[in-house]
Amino acid sequence: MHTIEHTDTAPNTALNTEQSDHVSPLQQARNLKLPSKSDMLRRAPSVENFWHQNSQLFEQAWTEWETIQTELPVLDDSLFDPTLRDAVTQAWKTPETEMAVKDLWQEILPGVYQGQFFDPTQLSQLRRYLQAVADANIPIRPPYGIALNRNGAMLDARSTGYIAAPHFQAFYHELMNRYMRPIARLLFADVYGYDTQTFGFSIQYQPTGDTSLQLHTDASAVTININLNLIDEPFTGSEVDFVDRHLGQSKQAIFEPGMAIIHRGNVPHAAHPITSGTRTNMVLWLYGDNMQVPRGVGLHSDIDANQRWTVPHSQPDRFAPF
Ligand SMILES: O=C(O)CCC(=O)C(=O)O
Ligand SMILES: [Fe+2]
Repeated sequence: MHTIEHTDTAPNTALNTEQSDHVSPLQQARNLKLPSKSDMLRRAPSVENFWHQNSQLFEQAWTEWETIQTELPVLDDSLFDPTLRDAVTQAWKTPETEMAVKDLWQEILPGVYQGQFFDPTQLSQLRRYLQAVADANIPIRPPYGIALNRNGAMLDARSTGYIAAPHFQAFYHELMNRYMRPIARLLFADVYGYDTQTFGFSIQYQPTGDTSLQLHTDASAVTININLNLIDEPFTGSEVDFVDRHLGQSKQAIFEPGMAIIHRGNVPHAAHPITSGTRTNMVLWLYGDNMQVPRGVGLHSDIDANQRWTVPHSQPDRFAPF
């Protein structure tokens, strides 16, 4: 099949002739020749050009793709852990109840909290959606932050080659605005004002692919790292260490389905090699306009609950950390 039509207009010979020559954005995107892995790995300028020059086409292709998908899983509030969801819903209505949200997070090291974020029994929806994205044959750009993660994808519109499917984007915005930002503000009082800009990517580790990540910090004010493994997808190894240089301590986190770690970007962390199975995570960042992150004493130390449960007015900028 060369063209994809989804118009309800009555047949018209002249129009049909035109349409049979017309190559839809989805088809055009699928016809593109991808940059080679080696060019991608050495971050060749031609690779950057490829993603930039085709960015509009990709957005159109994802929109078209979504309209012709008949069995795409719905991504909505049911993905979130029910206890978290109820507490968050209540806090948006009555911000004074926000402590019920804070109480769901356990501090494992200064600046590092752990909690249940997604409902493991619902995660197959998100995973099936991401699989459909991978099968769409529209070029998607893997993240190359500390290392290239070949099976990952860029999630935020600021990044070239991101998952531009409108339904996915609506879910991503809901996650960032309704969940991540107020949770980050609750746990890290001084990030308020350094949380206007969003960024995100997914990653996947397996023994035969990308296996580990060296010790590093993130350029974010706050990062939330959420595990997307299903209940029947065990893995071994792949522990994530967080390091506190002042205390001379480190803490090892072992991800479980739906579990999240939310941490200040400046806490060093590293992922051990995975020894069996697969680990799939979603890594999301918040930072301020012009990539500002809080340093030392906060500018906004007198923020109250009503201010935390708001969405900032500032426009998303176009800068992409990677
Ligand atoms: O392996 C992980 O879950 C950590 C990922 C991470 O820190 C990163 O991608 O910056
Ligand atoms: Fe990181």
